[in-house]
Amino acid sequence: MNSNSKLTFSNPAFRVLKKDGEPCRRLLDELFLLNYSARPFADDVYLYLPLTRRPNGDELSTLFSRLSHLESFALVSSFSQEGNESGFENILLEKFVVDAAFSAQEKQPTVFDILGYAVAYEMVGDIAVIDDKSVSEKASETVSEIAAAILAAHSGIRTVLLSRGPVSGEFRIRDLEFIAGADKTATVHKEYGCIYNIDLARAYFTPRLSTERSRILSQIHADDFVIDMFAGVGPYSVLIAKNAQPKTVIANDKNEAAVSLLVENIAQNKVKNVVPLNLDAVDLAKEYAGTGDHVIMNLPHNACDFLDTAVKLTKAGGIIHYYAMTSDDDLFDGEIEKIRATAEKQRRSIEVIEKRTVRSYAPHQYNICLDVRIC
Ligand SMILES: C[S@@+](CC[C@H](N)C(=O)[O-])C[C@H]1O[C@@H](n2cnc3c(N)ncnc32)[C@H](O)[C@@H]1O
Repeated sequence: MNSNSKLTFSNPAFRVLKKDGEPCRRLLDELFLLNYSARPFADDVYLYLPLTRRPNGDELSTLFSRLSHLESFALVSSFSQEGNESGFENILLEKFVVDAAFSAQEKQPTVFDILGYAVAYEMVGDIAVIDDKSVSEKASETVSEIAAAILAAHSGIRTVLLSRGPVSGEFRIRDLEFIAGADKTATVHKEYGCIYNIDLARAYFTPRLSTERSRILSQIHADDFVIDMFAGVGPYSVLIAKNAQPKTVIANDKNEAAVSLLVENIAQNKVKNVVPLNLDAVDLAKEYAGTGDHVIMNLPHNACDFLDTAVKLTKAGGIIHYYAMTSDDDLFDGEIEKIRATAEKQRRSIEVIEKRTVRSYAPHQYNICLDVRIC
């Protein structure tokens, strides 16, 4: 590269510490802000993710709220370079100008800024769901004050609900109480370029598994036959069908309401290779035994009850993605033994490909995933 040459980006870039690159990349992708025609680049400390355009107010507030735990991030408005020490042939960097408007004027207060303490809540589409544990710990503040802070901090949120306890029952649904804003439980949620109709009162959904869904997606090859035994409204199935060119995705759930949302989500994401089914998962083996290249078992509290069916569904060399809740005194081994014992009863063997802690669930309790090949 000619060291006198100069390249100026008219669009901004998002700057984060290198170690925080992946969650930022995913969020920018989810907001349709990532510029895939320009290459990300890095210096010794930071990663710079090129954007297609400057984020709007709602997007800025989403970035601030979802990334508030990071040590550092900024919108970089322009850059240039002398020389090519960074190794990016098409990019010349001279200096980085951090957009002051982003960091100073456009920063909306966070819920923490308003209340002075952290509150656990998740955002699904335009609904925020407060975790009731964080409310009981803060007796001095009322739930409606917390809701008002959430509405003030997130201009995209229209409804605040309180979740009374964790998801429960066969269909893993939350007991929800309306707190503020528009009284509704249905919303539209975007994740990795897919759009999902969600009804939190009728079917399970959490955005907290988005990274996990993308990890599974990365393992699916073209023409794979995928069986999503506990598909819910379809966040694994639709994502895979849209991005991996599988032969077929069998998307099954016993909850009729989940399947009717799944059918809507298949249609609105224009995926043609998903077969929605409303069966008890144990019945899947009647038709699909020995077909699965990938069998997804996202029913962490009792996936072990369905292992016999899952092994039957998996073709020789296929992979079961097995989710479970375990404690830190035995994160993986006990569950691996259950899978091994079930496989051996069917004269099959296993090879553990990956052991992974997906997220912390409660003190000393973890949601784990095992990717296990069934030979
Ligand atoms: C933890 S949720 C996961 C849903 C979805 N995979 C997701 O990530 O959003 C588990 C799902 O399994 C469904 N389910 C529970 N028991 C089932 C069974 N016996 N057969 C089929 N689906 C079942 C529930 O209705 C629920 O939607």
